[in-house]
Amino acid sequence: MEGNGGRNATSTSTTTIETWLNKHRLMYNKATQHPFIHSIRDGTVNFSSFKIWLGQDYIFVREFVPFLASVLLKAWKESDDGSDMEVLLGGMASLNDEISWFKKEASKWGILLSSVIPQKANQDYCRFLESLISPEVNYTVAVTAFWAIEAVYQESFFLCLSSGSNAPIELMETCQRWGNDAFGQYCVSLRNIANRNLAKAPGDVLRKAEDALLRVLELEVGFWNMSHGEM
Ligand SMILES: Cc1ncc(CN)c(N)n1
Repeated sequence: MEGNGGRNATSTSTTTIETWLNKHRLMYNKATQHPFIHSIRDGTVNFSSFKIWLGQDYIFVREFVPFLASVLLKAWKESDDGSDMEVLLGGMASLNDEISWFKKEASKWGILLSSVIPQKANQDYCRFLESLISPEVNYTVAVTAFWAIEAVYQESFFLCLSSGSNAPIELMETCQRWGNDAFGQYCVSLRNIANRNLAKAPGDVLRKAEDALLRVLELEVGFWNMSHGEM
């Protein structure tokens, strides 16, 4: 930290997440620039792959709710900043919205959500979320994982909207849901929360948070593979 009482710490020093993203760039790019995402971006996506993703992600998002509830609970118990709660509560509100959107989108594509069976990659991911719910997992680790999960979708779908995209009109709503500016801003808020906690975390917590980030990236790749029919 520089000799100014740390006032410029966030603007001048490298954050933990920045360091990790540089260190694990290859894995991060695999998760955020997957062939499934590229197929949406270049318009060659197979709609049956999209439908698989939609049904599987609905199951995932339902499992994501108790995970986020556990992050909220940890924030309430462990956070030194009351505004974390508001950011997380905003996330909960958008999940509520997301679930309604999945139902509407599924009916548009003729998918019966009640008959979707979770595939292995999805089960693995949901099991990981469940492991983070444990009160033994501290707030810093859980909120780092939470940021990573949201950030992968934000970057992936933002790529589908960025200049030169040929994404099919039918998938525009999907791309905008996670690729829009407000969701991007929300991910920045989550990253700031994670970085603030990581900056004061002891070594063992830092190791666990870095492991959680890597596991998220690996599980996201598995999830895209599943949708893309690469199992
Ligand atoms: C697999 C997965 N990862 C992230 C997100 C974004 N909430 C999602 N809906 N699904």
